[in-house]
Amino acid sequence: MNIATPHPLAVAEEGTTPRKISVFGATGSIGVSTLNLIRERRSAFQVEVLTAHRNVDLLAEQVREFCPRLVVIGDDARFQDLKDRLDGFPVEIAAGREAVIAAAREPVDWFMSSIVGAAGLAPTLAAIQTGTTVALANKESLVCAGDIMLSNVQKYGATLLPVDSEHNAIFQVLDDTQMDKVERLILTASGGPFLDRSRADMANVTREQALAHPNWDMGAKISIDSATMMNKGLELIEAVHLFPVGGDQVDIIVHPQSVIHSMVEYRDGSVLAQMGTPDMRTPISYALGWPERHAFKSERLDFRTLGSLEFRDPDPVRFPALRLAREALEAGGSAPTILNAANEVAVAGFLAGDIGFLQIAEVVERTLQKTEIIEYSEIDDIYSQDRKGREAALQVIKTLS
Ligand SMILES: NC(=O)C1=CN([C@@H]2O[C@H](COP(=O)(O)OP(=O)(O)OC[C@H]3O[C@@H](n4cnc5c(N)ncnc54)[C@H](OP(=O)(O)O)[C@@H]3O)[C@@H](O)[C@H]2O)C=CC1
Ligand SMILES: CC(=O)[C@@H](O)[C@H](O)COP(=O)(O)O
Ligand SMILES: [Mn+2]
Repeated sequence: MNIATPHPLAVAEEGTTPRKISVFGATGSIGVSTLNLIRERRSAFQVEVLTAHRNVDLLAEQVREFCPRLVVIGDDARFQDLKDRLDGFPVEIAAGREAVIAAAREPVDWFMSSIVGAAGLAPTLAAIQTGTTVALANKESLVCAGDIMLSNVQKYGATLLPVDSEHNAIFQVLDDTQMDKVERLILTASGGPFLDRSRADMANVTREQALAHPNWDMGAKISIDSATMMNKGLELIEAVHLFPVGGDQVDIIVHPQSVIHSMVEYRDGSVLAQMGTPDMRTPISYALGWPERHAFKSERLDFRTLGSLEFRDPDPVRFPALRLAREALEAGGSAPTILNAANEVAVAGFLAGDIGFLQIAEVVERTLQKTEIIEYSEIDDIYSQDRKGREAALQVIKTLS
């Protein structure tokens, strides 16, 4: 692939060169929010690569607006459709999983990792290996292969910027020169749409009810993870990789308003929190501007009308996913990879109507019980553990339905 000169639309802000940017998972909730922010400061950025999996409609529209040099559709079957839609438009078009990974090796200044699920791992790792700055929304890659990703960040001199709202909050308030003074990190959890439902009720919730997050507008998979609270379990594992703390230093507290996005408690009792309205453009903007802080016209917190902020302990009986994630973290080795794989299969099964809501955690638990956990050192071990976890979870689902 040849490296093109800056697109005519990407005229630099006075005295600066546009930053070259790739957005992987451009058609998703995070991808669209990222492009919204880029649209606001269009001249500061030159979009190099956009990728999506199936949504050719939106991807083609994004290509026409942001004029990347390369566009990749993950699903090969949609290649011709994308080509037809972009007929005559000056952009290189590719398709398939390998093309997505190859595109992640294109040199850029800033890479948004916003593919959902373990499918984001190989492209994110490829981007890290170019030594670029990676804004990481794709938490599943850290859950599956956190050690390998972080050692690659060191080896290739890359920079990893947390985008997940809780980890971005901690990143904003954590003084890394004072790590020995940190008592604990406190991750806040909204509790999702079923915070006050009984377990009996939760057995019968519909797909639509589970997708209706009370505070955040997100993609389907993470919305279901929030409803089971597996999202907070994945975030616990994510935190242990991103910050130099053990799992026992990461506390989880339910905070239904999602106003405090997370906190750091220091040894002198001081607690530093990052707050804001629930809008992912705030953490994305922070990562996009880092190390500077750019202006972003978010809806502001109005403390006069906010009312009270509540905090509760998570309920381990109604939300067993949290326990499963903590156990997988403690078990170590490939346990988090198996947990993630089983969860992805179970969430897809629930969305397809094959299993009930409470069976999501059941599938994860049974898959972990029947799968051998290995110590790993190579990324290929992770890919094969991911496959094994998926196969085992599919088998478990067959026994349930
Ligand atoms: N949404 C949010 O507010 C937050 C999200 N995150 C994390 O960010 C990531 C993205 O979440 P979100 O934006 O909600 O997800 P969405 O489902 O909205 O978007 C996912 C994106 O990934 C693409 N994609 C899906 N499967 C594949 C695949 N197999 N190969 C390549 N691309 C694929 C989709 O393409 P297409 O649509 O074209 O099929 C889409 O562009 C997740 O890891 C999530 O946990 C973290 C914090 C908050
Ligand atoms: C916006 C974001 O970061 C999500 O991961 C969010 O945390 C989901 O809300 P829950 O707290 O309900 O999981
Ligand atoms: Mn989060």
